[in-house]
Amino acid sequence: MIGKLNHVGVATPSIDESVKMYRELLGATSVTDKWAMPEQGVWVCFVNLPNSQIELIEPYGETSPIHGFLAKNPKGGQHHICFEVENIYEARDALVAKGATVLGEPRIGAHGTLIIFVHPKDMGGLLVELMETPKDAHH
Ligand SMILES: CC[C@@H](C(=O)O)C(=O)SCCNC(=O)CCNC(=O)[C@H](O)C(C)(C)COP(=O)(O)OP(=O)(O)OC[C@H]1O[C@@H](n2cnc3c(N)ncnc32)[C@H](O)[C@@H]1OP(=O)(O)O
Ligand SMILES: [Co+2]
Repeated sequence: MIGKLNHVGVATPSIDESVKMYRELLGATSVTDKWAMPEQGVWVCFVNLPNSQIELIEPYGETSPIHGFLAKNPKGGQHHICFEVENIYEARDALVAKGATVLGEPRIGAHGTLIIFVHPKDMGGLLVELMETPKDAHH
């Protein structure tokens, strides 16, 4: 089931401040604009790396799923890791059959494909996102 590492999700109280940090401290040169994903409750922006992406997420709205994380980690930090899968429904059903807690229904993520989340209690304390590989992805 598990495929390529797609991105590492990093929660931040300010995407603008984080982008400044990645540019100034680490010399990041390829950074997308930020945009809102109201249905996911986050603002999002990508720092592009040669082999992956850092996904910066900032809360959007009162019910953002990352408010709790930022309350515990006010400066932000590593929030989730995302692996690609071929078929999100097959992945979801396989996980549920093994007793894992899948959070919510598959929904469209920042790459335009379906995503799900596996609760950190089932993944050794790590929140795992699975996303369907974009059809135009180069391998
Ligand atoms: C940009 C769009 C999209 C993409 O395309 O890539 C995204 O990535 S969106 C990213 C944001 N969305 C989500 O995270 C959705 C799924 N997450 C959730 O449903 C919730 O965040 C959660 C995982 C259920 C946690 O909810 P919360 O209310 O914050 O916490 P609880 O009080 O229920 O915590 C239970 C337990 O889990 C620990 N926890 C919380 N967040 C994390 C985390 N990111 N990584 C590891 N552990 C986490 C929390 O500390 C609690 O632990 P205990 O106190 O030991 O019980
Ligand atoms: Co993500």
